[in-house]
Amino acid sequence: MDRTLIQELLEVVEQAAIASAHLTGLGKKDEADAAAVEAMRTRMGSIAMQGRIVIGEGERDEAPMLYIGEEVGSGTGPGVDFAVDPCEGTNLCANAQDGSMAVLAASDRGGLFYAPDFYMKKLAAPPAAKGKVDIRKSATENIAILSEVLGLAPSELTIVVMDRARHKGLIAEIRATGARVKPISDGDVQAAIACGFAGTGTHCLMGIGAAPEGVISAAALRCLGGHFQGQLVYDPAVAQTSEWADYTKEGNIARLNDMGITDVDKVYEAEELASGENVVFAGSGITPGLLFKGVVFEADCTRTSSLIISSLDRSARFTDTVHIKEGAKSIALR
Ligand SMILES: O=C(COP(=O)(O)O)[C@@H](O)[C@H](O)[C@H](O)[C@H](O)COP(=O)(O)O
Ligand SMILES: [Mn+2]
Ligand SMILES: [Mn+2]
Repeated sequence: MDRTLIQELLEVVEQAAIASAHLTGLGKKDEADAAAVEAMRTRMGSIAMQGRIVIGEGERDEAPMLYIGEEVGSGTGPGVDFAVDPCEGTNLCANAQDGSMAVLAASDRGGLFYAPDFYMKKLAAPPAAKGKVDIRKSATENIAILSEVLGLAPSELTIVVMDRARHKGLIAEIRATGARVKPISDGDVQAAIACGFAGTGTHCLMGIGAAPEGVISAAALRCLGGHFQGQLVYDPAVAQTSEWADYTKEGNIARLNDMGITDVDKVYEAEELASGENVVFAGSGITPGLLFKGVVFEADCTRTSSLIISSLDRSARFTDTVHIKEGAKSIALR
């Protein structure tokens, strides 16, 4: 992977965001997702690379495109592994709520953890807290550490937690410390990455989300020097999701073992979830969010707002692009 890929990946997420944005607020989450998937795959197809999807829209028999193992790109050039979420926050897009975005992480071959379609307990925090907070500690302990390293009273901290039944106890514990809780319905990738930047009003992500999204978050935070740890969740009693109504803890452990994951309680550091020498995160806003604006359609152009975080040159690039339409007569400066 080299830096020429950065521009290509920017265009990949821009195109996916535009495609999904056309379906914002229509209440059609699957169609919004499918539009982003197709646009992402099409743009990836014209990149000179031997791309491979390691985290995608599902297994080959479930997903028509961007399935796990699918080869993307021209077939010649550098080997690149991808974790993609063409429409992260499908509900948010369908309901025209803030925070949906087209995202991907890219790394050299073998550079991304092949996260199974499981849940993951996550802890994301700013660079100042890296290695000081720990997913093995309690929320109370981690909030005390955050308060210390950030120089903020607990009541000045905002902890993002997904608004799920499984987090009832966690939310109560956080509140008992005096820290503020920001429950979110969807979109823990945005919340995790927001911890990597000061001024976003987000100081920590705690709780359980999807493991594939955890790898994408880890890639971004690794490049930013932020803190990210993940630990797979396999007990239906912990995940408390209807999707696992017929699953058992023992059955899930066996599934993980079949995937070659024997230490099912392992705590993964960001550098293990995104271990490649070169790692890139790319995201483009579908609806407005903490990291960037959403897609804006104008008569003579379409505007996208994106972020590329790269270990290649240790940079975070915020890019607003004006996609000029044929015969444009009037384009506002911004
Ligand atoms: O909120 C999310 C939705 O992702 P997507 O399906 O691509 O729109 C993700 O950011 C979350 O990480 C994850 O999907 C969610 O935490 C899963 O939890 P649940 O909804 O309880 O199954
Ligand atoms: Mn997602
Ligand atoms: Mn998605």
